[in-house]
Amino acid sequence: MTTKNFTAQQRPVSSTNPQINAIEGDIIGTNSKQKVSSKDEVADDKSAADGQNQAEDHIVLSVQHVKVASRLWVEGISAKKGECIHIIGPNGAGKSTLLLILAGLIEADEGNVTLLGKPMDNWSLATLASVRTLLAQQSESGFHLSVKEYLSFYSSAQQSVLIPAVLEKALEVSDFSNKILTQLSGGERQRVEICRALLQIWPQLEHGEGIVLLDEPLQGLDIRHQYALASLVKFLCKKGNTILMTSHDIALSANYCDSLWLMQSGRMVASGRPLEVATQTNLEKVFECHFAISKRDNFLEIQVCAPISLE
Ligand SMILES: Nc1ncnc2c1ncn2[C@@H]1O[C@H](COP(=O)(O)OP(=O)(O)OP(=O)(O)O)[C@@H](O)[C@H]1O
Repeated sequence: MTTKNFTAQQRPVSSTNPQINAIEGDIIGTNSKQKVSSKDEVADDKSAADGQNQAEDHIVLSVQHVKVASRLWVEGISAKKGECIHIIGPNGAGKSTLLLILAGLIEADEGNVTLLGKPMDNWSLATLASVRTLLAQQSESGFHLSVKEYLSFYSSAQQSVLIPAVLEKALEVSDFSNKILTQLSGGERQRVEICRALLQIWPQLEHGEGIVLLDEPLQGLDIRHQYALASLVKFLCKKGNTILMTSHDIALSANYCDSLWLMQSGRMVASGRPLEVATQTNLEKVFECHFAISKRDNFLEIQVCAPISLE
């Protein structure tokens, strides 16, 4: 496993660290194996092949047979354009490692990673930074700058305002825009970092062509801002952007994503629609707790009813 080096030019990449509703009948995605085989049965080979090509066009990120020594072993999974994917799993499951692989910041020992159909190796970090953005864990910058000054580094000339209205609505960073970064609370700081990550590729996000990787963005946010962020992520995906985020809030994630990826010990245990992935069997096996899961209308209620016993 090798780690790509950063240079000053790659400033937008942190150095410290449904919709396009799956086109109806689409054959690619987290459940691709099952769906591909049903497509394969279509009598007309040509139209099946055409269908596959069309669906492949919509794959934004893909990992195949990827291995990172003692950290990650993923057989194959992909993210489609416009998909809102939440990745859950216990500490050390490999969620951050997978995001870093998808961001092109670490190279796998084996396997293939592609972004927009192009092998990750063929992307330079500078170009990557204009196509996809990453919020890493512990990605706080130590600059002695005000929030406004810091964010201004990430807004492009095409932007008429520093903070687009929808970002301000969800993240509410203007209230402390004159404060120095180091004077912010943990949650305020996290909101600024999320804003920074989204501003980095805002022109792409506005056109529904952005790719966003957020590692535990809910960390430190109060409950109102957690749900505001989850809504913002869904809103951006509805425009066609592809967003993957890791989370430890299983209930929120199950209700705010198109696709849930469940990881354990560096492996993908399950992936697909939240109802199929966030099952009692899956969650109890992976998290080693007892869960009570009920479904009301389209809402999944997930409660831990017997966490670790200390006796
Ligand atoms: N830089 C590193 N070098 C070697 N091993 C690492 C490194 N970073 C993480 N690991 C290991 O890789 C495994 C996966 O870590 P990772 O950070 O991807 O897990 P995670 O699912 O994001 O965990 P968490 O929920 O605690 O953030 C863990 O066993 C961890 O100890």
